Amino acid sequence: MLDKRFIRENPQAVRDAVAVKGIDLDVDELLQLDQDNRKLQFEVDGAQARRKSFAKQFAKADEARRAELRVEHEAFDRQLRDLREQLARTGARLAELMLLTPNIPWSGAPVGPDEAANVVLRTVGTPPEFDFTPLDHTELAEKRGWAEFARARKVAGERAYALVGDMVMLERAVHSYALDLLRGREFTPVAVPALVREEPLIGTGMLPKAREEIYAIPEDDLYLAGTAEVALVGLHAGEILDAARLPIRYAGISPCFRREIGSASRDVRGLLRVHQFEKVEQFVLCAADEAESARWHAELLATAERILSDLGLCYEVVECATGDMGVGKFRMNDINTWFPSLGRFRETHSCSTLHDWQARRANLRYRDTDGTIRFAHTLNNTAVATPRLLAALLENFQTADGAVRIPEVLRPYLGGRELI
Ligand SMILES: Nc1ncnc2c1ncn2[C@@H]1O[C@H](COS(=O)(=O)NC(=O)[C@@H](N)CO)[C@@H](O)[C@H]1O
Repeated sequence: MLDKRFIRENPQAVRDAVAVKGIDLDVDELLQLDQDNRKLQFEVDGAQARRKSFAKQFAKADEARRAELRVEHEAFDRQLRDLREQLARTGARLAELMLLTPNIPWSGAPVGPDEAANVVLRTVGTPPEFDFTPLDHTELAEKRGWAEFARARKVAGERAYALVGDMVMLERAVHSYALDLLRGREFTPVAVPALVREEPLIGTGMLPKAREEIYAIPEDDLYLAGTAEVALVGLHAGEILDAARLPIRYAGISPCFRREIGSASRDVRGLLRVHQFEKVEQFVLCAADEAESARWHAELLATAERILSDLGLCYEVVECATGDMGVGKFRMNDINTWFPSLGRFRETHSCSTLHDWQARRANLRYRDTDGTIRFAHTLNNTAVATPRLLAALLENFQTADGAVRIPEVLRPYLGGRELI
């Protein structure tokens, strides 16, 4: 969410962001509502002040005058009640539109309606060559008994899967390796709730925009979060942190749940796009300073690249376009990993800078060293998300007889085994 004063002083910048991000928001309606709201607030305040003076007049008046004052008072009260009802309606509509205001994208973001306009910044590593016909991860997993698909669908419907045997151990190894790497970078592991209330979903911007993507449990007023990012922002919502605590760095772990309504027909087989998956999330909460955010963006991106390089996977880093980055982002870089079965790169990581857009929604502030209270900046990036990353490991490191070579960095987590 943007600052009202910023919108008043930079209406064209907000109109431009709405346009390049493809947001359905009428900035002029918002500005008009803001003006009406301020005028109504002024009138209510004035009326309340006059109402107070009534009591003094009434005390001094004789009986005849008091009768007149009572009549005036009732008419006046009705008018004040109407004003307050108008103010409540205008305020509610204004708050609704404020939640739709987009962060202003950074000047280096390619302008375009969706990921087709994304620009590849660099490619690292080379796709593996096979002297046999490689299997896709689904075939390999089924051949080795590493996953149940049909049986899992009996249990949980489409896109369901169960990991079996060594695939479970490989998933744990990938997560433990990522957590150890992040702990080495002073990120605190936090196992967060995936069952969340509506507030943190609004605070992170997941609501109101994409309600249809989120599993809801209405009888408990709870939702299943699609990423640990939701709870990590939610943990500090409403707080005023001390500047000395910043930057807060979390390695958030949680199951992630997504209805994938928007991608109903895509990746319906295998492990690439499922309703429930596991993720280790890099999260930073830092001072409201562009250079500080830029520094953390670079570090979160570098850590994800370090993980992929350590795993020996070939990947590309992408600058996301204005129409792909989403309403709350200032900047977003995706990292796409090579999938031999697809013969192309698929997203495995997404690194975002949001400045104070989330903190303003979550009312997450800090007391600066000069005593000023400011909204913090938040950033997030994937460290590892499985089973999509497992699929990449299976496909890229498979051998002719259907074994999989274990990247060196994972061997300590798998009893030293080099092959499964
Ligand atoms: N439906 C899904 N099934 C499997 N993996 C998924 C699914 N949705 C997302 N992921 C994985 O999770 C990663 C992060 O998802 S994201 O929506 O792009 N970004 C976030 O959630 C941010 N909080 C950064 O992690 C993706 O890059 C992808 O690797």
